[in-house]
Amino acid sequence: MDLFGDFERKNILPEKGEAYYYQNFFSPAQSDLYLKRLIEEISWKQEPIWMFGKQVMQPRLTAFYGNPGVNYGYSGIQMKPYPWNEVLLEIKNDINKASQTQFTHVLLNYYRDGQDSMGWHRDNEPELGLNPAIGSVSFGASRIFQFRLYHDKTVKREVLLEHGSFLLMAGETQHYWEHQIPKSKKVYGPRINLTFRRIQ
Ligand SMILES: O=C(O)CCC(=O)C(=O)O
Ligand SMILES: [Fe+2]
Repeated sequence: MDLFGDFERKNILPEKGEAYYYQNFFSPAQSDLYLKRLIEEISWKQEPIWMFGKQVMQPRLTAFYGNPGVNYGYSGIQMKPYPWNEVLLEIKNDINKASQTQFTHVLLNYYRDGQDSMGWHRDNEPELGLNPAIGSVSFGASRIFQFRLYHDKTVKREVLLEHGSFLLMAGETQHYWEHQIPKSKKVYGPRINLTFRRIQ
């Protein structure tokens, strides 16, 4: 896979998985436009999920888009995808090329400020198959993305996900590593993240 050309390809994870970070995958000007369009052109909602037998609101807005026909579920909710729109198809095109994967769906997260977050989890739903590639694009405020080993939670790695960046997770990552976006008192601006997935 050499489509990244001059990007330096270094695995953030020391073992049991792969995570490659590409800063400035999209130019700053292009990223500013995408941020604005995504805020306006996506059907954002705050959805409840089930946690420890209780229904709680997710601490962020979400949306789910992709090919018709399959639904996707996590944390006790089922989601039916909205059909691809123009802005998402543009981004998907670039991400497919770069990761040499035909992604079928995208899950979007809108962190309104530093108080919005996503807790520790693995993207290991059976519909994703074994060792899925997950392509994660970020626009807006930079946020820290943390990894920890599932079987030894003291082993951690982190990366700052910046405006216009692309993080590709692959190999056994979703089996052995959890990830999260912690809350931050130092972040005021909004951030949008898109995780492209292949659902069979
Ligand atoms: O916002 C992020 O960078 C992480 C999103 C994520 O982990 C997910 O949607 O599964
Ligand atoms: Fe995730």
